[in-house]
Amino acid sequence: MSELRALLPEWVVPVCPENEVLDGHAVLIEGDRILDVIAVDQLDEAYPGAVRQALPGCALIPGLINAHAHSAMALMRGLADDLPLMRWLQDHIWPAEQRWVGPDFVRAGSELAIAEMLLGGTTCFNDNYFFPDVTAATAVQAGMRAVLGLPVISLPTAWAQTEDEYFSRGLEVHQSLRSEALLSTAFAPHAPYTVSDSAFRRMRELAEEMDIPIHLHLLEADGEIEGSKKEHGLHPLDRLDRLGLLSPRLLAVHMTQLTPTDMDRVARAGVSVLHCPASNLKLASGICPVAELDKRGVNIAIGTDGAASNNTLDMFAEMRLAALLAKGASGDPEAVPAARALSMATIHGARALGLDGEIGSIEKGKQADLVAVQLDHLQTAPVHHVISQLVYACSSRQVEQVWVAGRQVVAGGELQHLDMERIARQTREWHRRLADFE
Ligand SMILES: CSC[C@H]1O[C@@H](n2cnc3c(O)ncnc32)[C@H](O)[C@@H]1O
Ligand SMILES: [Zn+2]
Repeated sequence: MSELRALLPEWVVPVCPENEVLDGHAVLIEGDRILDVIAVDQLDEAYPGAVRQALPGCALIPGLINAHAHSAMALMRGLADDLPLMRWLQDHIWPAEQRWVGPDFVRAGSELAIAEMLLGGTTCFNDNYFFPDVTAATAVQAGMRAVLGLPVISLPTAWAQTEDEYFSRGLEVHQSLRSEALLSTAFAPHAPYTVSDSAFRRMRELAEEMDIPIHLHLLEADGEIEGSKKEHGLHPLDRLDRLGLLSPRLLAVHMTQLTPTDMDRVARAGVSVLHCPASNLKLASGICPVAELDKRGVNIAIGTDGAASNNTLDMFAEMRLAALLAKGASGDPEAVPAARALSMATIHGARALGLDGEIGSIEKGKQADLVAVQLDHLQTAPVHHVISQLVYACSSRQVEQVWVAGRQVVAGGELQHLDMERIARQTREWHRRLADFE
């Protein structure tokens, strides 16, 4: 039988309900699940045998969910900055990927990214990159939860040469990961401008059969609509609609080019929007109208995008930016309050991934994906309002302890299952290779 543990933080922030903060409560973990959340004064009577772990000064929050990542691109952090999307991709990123991307690159990049994400309180990421089997193995080693994208793009790469090969390799990865408790898959078509109608049709059918999401860069920057009208005679949303892709299965990343009619349509279709504010600002792609989508009831989750366009994988920074940008863009200081930003980085991410029955909030029966954040810190003092400090003032460096499925993966700010020195060494080696190439 697994040990019963009681975590005793200063505050519990369950996220569901959205604004709740519990003082003097314990979170009980048995095996991989949350057994109970109870007042500390009832602990002795209700669970006399529980092993207690005090977390003084800490807020216990659900693990953060990075809803859009390209983890292996951590090795390309700072490789090509201050460029617009298409020049960034075509003149820098794709040539570097053609030259370097293979299993070794993806292993080293995924290790670096997973280390950064776990240390920053992210317990689950929705990835979108080549060699997802390699990223999956790294996630398993680190004890992290992940949704692995099965990439589809009309470019030959070291992962696959043809559309058929993208599908066959993706299906193999999906099969091979079925027994992994912390992993699942999604189709990851790159973007409407790099995926054919036939590939979209095929993945729609397969995604339904396999019951997995479709994770797509969509309406990221302004050339995309004109390009689609020229090539397909249709706005990208009309094209995707005809192909049967506008549904709750669709996870649309970016969405900076929306009219009010488009927003109504996205809301009606039940599409989730994966908002990446730092990447959108850095590439000057545009701004996702989060406040207006939120009013329409669209499920909005938050992602960092890859470190090549962000340039960090820090979900605390991303939450803060999502809250601030929504206010600046809408002219409404009430848009995306702190608690909403935290929901977007947790339960909304879980909902987008179809995992909201399991993760995204601190509730009885859910997986114990938990983060203890130290708020007794200069940067977050005084704690007038816990959620406000978490979103507007906190840094990822205040993350002290992290559990995924009840297993501690960060303790006292140190990774438990990855060797940071080895990761630093191999990152330096990759830096030398990439620098020579540029
Ligand atoms: C098959 S998906 C991986 C593919 O996507 C590229 N990529 C990374 N970030 C973005 C972005 O924000 N917009 C479009 N494409 C992006 C990455 O370099 C891979 O080639
Ligand atoms: Zn992306």
